[in-house]
Amino acid sequence: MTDQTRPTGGEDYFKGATMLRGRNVPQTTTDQRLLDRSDSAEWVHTDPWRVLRIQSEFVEGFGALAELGPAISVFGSARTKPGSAHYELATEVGRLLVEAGYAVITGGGPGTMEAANKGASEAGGVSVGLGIELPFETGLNPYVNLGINFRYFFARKTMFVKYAEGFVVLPGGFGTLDELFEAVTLVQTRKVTQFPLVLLGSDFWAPMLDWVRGTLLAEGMIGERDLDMLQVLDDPAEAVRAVVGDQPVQGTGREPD
Ligand SMILES: C/C(=C\CNc1ncnc2c1ncn2[C@@H]1O[C@H](COP(=O)(O)O)[C@@H](O)[C@H]1O)CO
Repeated sequence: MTDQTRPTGGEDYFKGATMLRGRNVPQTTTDQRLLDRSDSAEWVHTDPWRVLRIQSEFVEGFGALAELGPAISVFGSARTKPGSAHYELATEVGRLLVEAGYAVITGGGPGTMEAANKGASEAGGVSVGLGIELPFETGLNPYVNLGINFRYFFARKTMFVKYAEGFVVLPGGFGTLDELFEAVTLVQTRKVTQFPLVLLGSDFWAPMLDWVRGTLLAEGMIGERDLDMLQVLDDPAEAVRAVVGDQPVQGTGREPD
């Protein structure tokens, strides 16, 4: 028997559910340590603390979006300029989605995200922006009327899929491709089912699809049926019909009066 396990004759010490005796009894209580300001604050940069922060992003995101109703996520370049053809296209998509009874979810940033939010908010709909902390100042675009800011990309990406019934993807760069191919992988592996993915802008997407067919399929990296996951369209009204189906839902995409 060691000092640590030998009965001491003293009171049992309870640290929460844990009972401690002998040398295991701490010098200070948990409350004392909690209230002590002389401690180093280094722990805020440790992984256990980050886990709680990550958890809080999911809690905040689920809490803010649980009652959103039917929604579609719209993706595309952060660099699209107002007045450009892609900007106008995204604005039209945002408007048509709201008219079909859907809320619009974007990354809340500039460019195509802003355009889709503009179309949605000007049509009186719910215009969601899931912003992301970046090393440079961005903030949420002015057309977002339900905004959430995330620290972690992966928590934010869960919201795009969990609260949408499909994606409309306009031309974009790495960020857009990342969002598109995450969804493609989730559909391919049947983590999500019944999830329409529409690529808007055939001139832009055709070379990528040629490569997908000519290289990925030809080399056996994907199956023939995987190609069916992606629908390429040019008309925004057709794109909206393709993601929402022919039946508009009843008004749930609109902001409450
Ligand atoms: C690059 C600039 C601003 C970046 N701000 C962003 N804010 C929110 N979301 C963003 C931002 N940049 C990328 N994203 C996400 O990726 C997609 C667009 O990326 P791409 O590389 O431009 O295609 C988009 O859907 C967002 O979710 C200022 O010019």
